[in-house]
Amino acid sequence: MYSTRIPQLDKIDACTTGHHHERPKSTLSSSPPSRISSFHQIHLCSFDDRIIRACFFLVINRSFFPEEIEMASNGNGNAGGVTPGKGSGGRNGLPKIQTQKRQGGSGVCHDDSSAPVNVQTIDELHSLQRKKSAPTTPLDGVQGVFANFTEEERHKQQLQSISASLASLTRETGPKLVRGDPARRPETPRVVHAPDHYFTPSFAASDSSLKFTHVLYNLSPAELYEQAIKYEKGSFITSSGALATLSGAKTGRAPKDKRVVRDDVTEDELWWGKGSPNIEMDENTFLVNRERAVDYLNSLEKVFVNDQFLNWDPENRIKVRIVSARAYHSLFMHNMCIRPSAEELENFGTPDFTIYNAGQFPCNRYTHYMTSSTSIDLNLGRREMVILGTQYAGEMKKGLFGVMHYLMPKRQILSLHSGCNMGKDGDVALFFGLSGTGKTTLSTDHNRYLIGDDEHCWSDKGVSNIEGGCYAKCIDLSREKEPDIWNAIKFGTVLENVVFDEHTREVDYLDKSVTENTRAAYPIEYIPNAKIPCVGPHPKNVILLACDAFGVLPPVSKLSLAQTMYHFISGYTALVAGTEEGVKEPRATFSACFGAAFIMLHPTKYAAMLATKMEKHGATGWLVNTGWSGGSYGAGSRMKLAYTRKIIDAIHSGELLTANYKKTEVFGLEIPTEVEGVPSEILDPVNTWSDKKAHKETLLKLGGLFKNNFEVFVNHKIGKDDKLTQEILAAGPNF
Ligand SMILES: Nc1ncnc2c1ncn2[C@@H]1O[C@H](COP(=O)(O)OP(=O)(O)OP(=O)(O)O)[C@@H](O)[C@H]1O
Ligand SMILES: O=C([O-])CC(=O)C(=O)O
Ligand SMILES: [Ca+2]
Ligand SMILES: [Mn+2]
Repeated sequence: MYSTRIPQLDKIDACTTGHHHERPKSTLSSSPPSRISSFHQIHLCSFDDRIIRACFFLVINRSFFPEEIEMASNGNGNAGGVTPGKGSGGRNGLPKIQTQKRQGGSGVCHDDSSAPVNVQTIDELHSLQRKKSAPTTPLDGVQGVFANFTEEERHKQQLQSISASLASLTRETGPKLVRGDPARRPETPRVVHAPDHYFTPSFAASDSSLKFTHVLYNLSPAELYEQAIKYEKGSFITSSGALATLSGAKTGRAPKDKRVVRDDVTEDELWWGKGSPNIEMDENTFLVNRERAVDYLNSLEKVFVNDQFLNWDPENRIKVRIVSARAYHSLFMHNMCIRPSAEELENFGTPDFTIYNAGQFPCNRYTHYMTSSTSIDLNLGRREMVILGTQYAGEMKKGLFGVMHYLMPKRQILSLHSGCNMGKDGDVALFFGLSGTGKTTLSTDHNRYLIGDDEHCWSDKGVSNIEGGCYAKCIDLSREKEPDIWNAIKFGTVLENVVFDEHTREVDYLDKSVTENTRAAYPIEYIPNAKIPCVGPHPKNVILLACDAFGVLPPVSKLSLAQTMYHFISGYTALVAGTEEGVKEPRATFSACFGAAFIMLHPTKYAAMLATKMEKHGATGWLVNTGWSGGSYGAGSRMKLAYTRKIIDAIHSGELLTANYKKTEVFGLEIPTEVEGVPSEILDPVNTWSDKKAHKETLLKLGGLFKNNFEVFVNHKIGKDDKLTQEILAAGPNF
């Protein structure tokens, strides 16, 4: 392969010697030629245009690929007149390469090996470089609403739809939109108005109606990279090809700033009050914030629009539109939502749900209900979400998850904050757990098909991923422990808030200078064994993950259905706020359904659905502690990922179903006495604590926290079955 360059080298020297260069005859100098010296050679070579081009190409080849020259010489011995010199290997010690002088040279640099480019101008040359891409080209025989439209009509339809999305509710007409990057279109664009029912023929009522907003519609990752790097500070390409970005002042979600419109319908349907994530706002306040976001977006020269899907179950697919101001946001959603094919995009029509992300712009703190400059507002009636005052991209992803937690249960489909994978025999496992407990890490398993890492639906047909991508934590990421995630961090992947070497662009995954919540968002097909389409049969195992920093929950326990429900409703984890000064104690977090921040209905509604489905399909529940062993945080240490993987393997294989079990005190958990590949003494936490008294105290303390937390649920019936409710209440810690 490399040897094909050798004849070119030959010609370079023929060329240079033909022009009587002051270069050692038939040798490459020991250091690679600099760009400047290469340029020199072009000038000396310039007899006519074609020769310039030919020589330019060749000289570039030589000056830009010194390594390949070296490899050619190493691999090919003397062939082509190339001999390896001594000291090959280092930059200063490039091998000396012998080339033969061309016989019968006329003193003119000829290159007959490739035909000249058939253009007259540089602009023409550049126009050859880009060919029209599929999404904007009409497809033959396309069925659907837009099938008979010309490309121009279709673009107009799209712009009108987006103009309607971006319409101010008070000015009624949508903004004037034009497709494409403003930097590429200096000429005055043609006006596209909002659809007729929005358009009131009028004079220009304000300056804003005189300006154009450019729409960058479903750009590709490459185009978004260019936009980000050109216009967004803090955007860089890392050594593996990922796009490093900064999410600004907010590096995590802001649950206290999440607002949901409380109207006649949601009043009765949603979960409100103590423990609920749904902080109310009224319709009018929503419209004030919506107007603020829309005005902000329309004031920009350009906005990004993504039209994409949620849910791989084709019958329950939701069309979403995301309007945003940053290429970072557009690429993030490109990766995280399901990417439509060219044909699906043509027939996209009106979205079912729209996000207005004006995250760079704050909300107005004089606005009713606002308690900070950040507001993430959900209006289920209007099917819209507005983001002000936070650029953290996870708000969009999790905002849409909230919408699914509302829409899907209405269709008897259970929405789940879980990872999901499938074995070679079609056995599906769900991984529940709060942030940082291991959903992404453990569902990404080299021996199994990945269905998804974070958001799923369980319908009568089986499971389906809601998303088209994964969002992995990157802190302390290593190639050895998590090779699939490591390898997914390549071109197209968004890397949030990581620290990298200025020059080499190598990312230091240990560095928490920006935040501990560093993240990578990549399309699911970047994981080699992703299952596309991301759907699977009914789950066989339901694995509840808890990162117990108290170090008292066993590494694995087999749960009864009632225990599964008890722990699902509790939604326990105890992470340690490692970056907060002075915080040494683990803090217990209880988040119903392992995702209280995202659910919209009362937790018992989801729990009842889960119980019914698990019972119907014979799924087994498991509790896996991915947190501390050998003592609490400070004394013990985090469970080795390798052990957790062995435990998960034993669950998948069925080995643990037939193991010997014993019961723990307080929590009454069934724990296996042996798991292949895991030291038996760690299976019962008490064995790993040197201070047995401290162990007992900590165990009781955690039991008390569970009891306290569950108090709000004791008066709720789970499903129609009183018996199950009683069983669940009895399935908690007992002491
Ligand atoms: N024994 C273990 N099991 C699982 N993860 C572990 C273990 N030890 C350390 N870790 C680390 O804990 C983190 C788990 O994060 P992960 O991204 O899987 O969380 P998640 O549950 O997907 O959270 P989120 O919902 O926020 O995406 C990873 O950084 C992983 O390397
Ligand atoms: O949404 C986020 O920012 C991260 C996440 O997955 C979670 O918190 O569950
Ligand atoms: Ca995750
Ligand atoms: Mn999550």
